[in-house]
Amino acid sequence: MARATEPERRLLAVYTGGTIGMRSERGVLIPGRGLADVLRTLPMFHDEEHARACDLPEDTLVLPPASPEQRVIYTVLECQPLFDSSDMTITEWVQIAQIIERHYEQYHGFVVIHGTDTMAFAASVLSFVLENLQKTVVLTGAQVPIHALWNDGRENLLGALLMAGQYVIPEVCLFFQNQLFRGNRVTKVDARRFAAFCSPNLPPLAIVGPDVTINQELVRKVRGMERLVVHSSMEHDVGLLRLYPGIPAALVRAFLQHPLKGVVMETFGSGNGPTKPDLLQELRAATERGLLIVNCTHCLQGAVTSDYAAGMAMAGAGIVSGFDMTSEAALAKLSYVLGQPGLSLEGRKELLARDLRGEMTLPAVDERRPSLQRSVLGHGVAQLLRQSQGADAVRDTLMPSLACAGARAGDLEALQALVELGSDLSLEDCSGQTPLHAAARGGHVEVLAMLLQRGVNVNARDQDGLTPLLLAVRGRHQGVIELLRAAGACLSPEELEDTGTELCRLASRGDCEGLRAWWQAGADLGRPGYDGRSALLIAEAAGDLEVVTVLQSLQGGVGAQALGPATP
Ligand SMILES: NC(=O)C[C@H](N)C(=O)O
Repeated sequence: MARATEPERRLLAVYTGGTIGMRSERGVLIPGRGLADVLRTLPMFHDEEHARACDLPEDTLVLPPASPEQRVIYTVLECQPLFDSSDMTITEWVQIAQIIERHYEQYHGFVVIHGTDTMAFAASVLSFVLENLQKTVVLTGAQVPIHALWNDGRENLLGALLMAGQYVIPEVCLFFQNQLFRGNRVTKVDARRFAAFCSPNLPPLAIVGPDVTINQELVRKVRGMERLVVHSSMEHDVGLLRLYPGIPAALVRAFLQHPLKGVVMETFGSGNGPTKPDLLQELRAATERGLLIVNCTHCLQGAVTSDYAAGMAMAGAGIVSGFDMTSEAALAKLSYVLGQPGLSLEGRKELLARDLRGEMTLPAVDERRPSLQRSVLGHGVAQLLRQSQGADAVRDTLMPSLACAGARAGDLEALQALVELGSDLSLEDCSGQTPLHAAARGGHVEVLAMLLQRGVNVNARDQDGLTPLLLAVRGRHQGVIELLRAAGACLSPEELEDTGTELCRLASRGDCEGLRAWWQAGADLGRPGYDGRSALLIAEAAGDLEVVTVLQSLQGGVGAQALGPATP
């Protein structure tokens, strides 16, 4: 974040409504006009003498000097109509972005004066609509009107004007109670107290006290000098569904209907949901017909992880992880991603899984396990693809193969590098295998969890019709099988067809591990081989007591089948 050096900093303050300017009418608060007139009468907001000496236009206000060498001059643009922010929608937020676009060259920074009730949604939407921001945009408002004797509006507005006036923070921010937050990280947590907002998963970008303390390393850097892009085509048909214990599948089905195109699903804890088959079936059916669902925790703090089978079941139903995004940010991101023209479903999922505006923290690559091959591959991949910039065809051809190579090597870092470069991790390489196949074959649980969280198809088939689950069974990768099953993976009918013979072969070799892997994957261990005999009969005939015991205990106990059907 750079301290602005211009002696005169011009700001546009867009006044959209909210409590800050409200007046009481018949005992209730309604939006009030003429905020600039109120500010003009308050010396902390307007230095009349300086304005007159400089012959500033009528509609222009000037703050008293915060430093001897700099003045912040601002114009209030009052919207028509003014809103209680409860009435605002994506349409109004896009209009605010368009106002900023129209005045972008004229002003050094922007303040948006907004109601607090939906300010977190507004800040999130604006952060996606405004791409390549090089100037500061700060939203603010109040819990108590500015003309009340004791209020928070004055401090908040003054702070917002000073932050936008004195610093170049190329982001959409929210200033409240002496803290400057990243806009798409906040949520409203108090309906009454002055400390109305918090940013649960990212510390404030700046704190204002006797001095201004700036969290330099958190502030986003301007990349290049690309022009501001305003993405006005946001999708409006997005929704928010909060799961609760015992939520009926029928209710979920009713919610997920047309015209909805994207849903933020608030789940329990670290992204877990009920694993009732009928509910999972509804979710899977919805994602299979192209509905985008993002998993966000309803906890205030923390992230969606791959720690629980109940969470992996969500991933297996095709739901994309929102990691530590707030629901507000996730809803705005969905609207943005769905509004992008010409993208495939997979392309949209990839965009969702990427950190686009600092809205989410992607899980860190495990640095505690250094491996020369890992870091070299990750580094090499990133370099190679960066060098081929512009040659899109080369990148598009290389990426799926590199992603599979990375997944096969268990190289999370390489995959992250590819994601950052825009790779779609669900694409097939030349042999028709997806990175999920490669990770399953290599037995890489971490990579597998990462891919599942990105919403890749858990039952993808390669050119030979093989699923990742079958490759994991062949490799006897227990952890991988477990994760895939929890995510809803099933062996295909073709894969199950010859299981009997394969089981007999394993029994005759005394391969208990192999038998266990098939059992874990949901196969019926009693299935007969080509000659009608089962694996157990073969083991008994061979007098292999160990295999007999294993088969009896696996077939007798609660089988892996209890997790779900063996066939899709
Ligand atoms: N404090 C506020 O601004 C609340 C008001 N209802 C609004 O959001 O417009």
